[in-house]
Amino acid sequence: MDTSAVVSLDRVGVVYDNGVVALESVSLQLKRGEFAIVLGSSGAGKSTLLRTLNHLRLPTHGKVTVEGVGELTKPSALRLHRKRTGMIFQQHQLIERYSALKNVLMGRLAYHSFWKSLLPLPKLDQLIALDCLKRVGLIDKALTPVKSLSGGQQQRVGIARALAQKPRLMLADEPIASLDPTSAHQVLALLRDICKSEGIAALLSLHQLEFAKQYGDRIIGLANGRVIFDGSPSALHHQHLDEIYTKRSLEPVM
Ligand SMILES: Nc1ncnc2c1ncn2[C@@H]1O[C@H](COP(=O)(O)OP(=O)(O)OP(=O)(O)O)[C@@H](O)[C@H]1O
Repeated sequence: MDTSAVVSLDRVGVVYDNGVVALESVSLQLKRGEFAIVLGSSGAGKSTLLRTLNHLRLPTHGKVTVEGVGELTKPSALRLHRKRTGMIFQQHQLIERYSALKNVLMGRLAYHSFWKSLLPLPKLDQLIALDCLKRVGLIDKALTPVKSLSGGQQQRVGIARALAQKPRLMLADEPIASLDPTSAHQVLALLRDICKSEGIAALLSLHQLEFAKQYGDRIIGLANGRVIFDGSPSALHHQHLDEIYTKRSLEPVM
């Protein structure tokens, strides 16, 4: 494993119970401070790839190895890796009736035992959460219920929550899918700045090619569960895009 790699996939394959081959022999490493974007048509395997990186989906073949943790075989290794992995979702998955601050504090729960997490979290966690809200420009909304925030603000709370985990790896599955173009730019720019300044390795899935080229340091093109392009945005040409977006699904035809 490369010394700057945060996580490494070695010939990882995922076959779902229904026989669908979602990933086939994927090998790649994500490095500190790298902002990588995975592109692919619907069903190409983007979400499966993201979920395999923290074993929300177990690989059928191959292995996932994490810096300072090793191979994700033991439950203790997986717990540590998940604690250090921030996740951002398309629908942000916040608790809407809770304040922004309370949602961000959820990012600190993995640092406490189950029993301790039932009590108000220590002052240090509250300060970390407030600092994360400040980083995403929402300190003045700390006590506002999330349901009263705009879509872009809600996604920024989701970023603050992930950041509160003090992650080494950030995974974002279509984080701008439900945002207007202005909010989408703000969210991607913010996420990129934070990951770069903290040295966090990031992998995002996007459907918007232009955003991927503008913000990504690296593009990973998936088609039918295989990596068919892995390089800088400037090296991504029409023939790669044709291959990424025109490959047929491997799903069995009934
Ligand atoms: N839980 C599941 N059980 C069975 N098959 C699944 C499951 N989840 C995904 N698949 C299949 O695996 C393949 C890859 O799906 P995945 O969700 O990873 O693709 P994707 O690139 O993220 O698609 P989209 O852009 O539409 O979200 C698809 O053929 C999908 O139908």
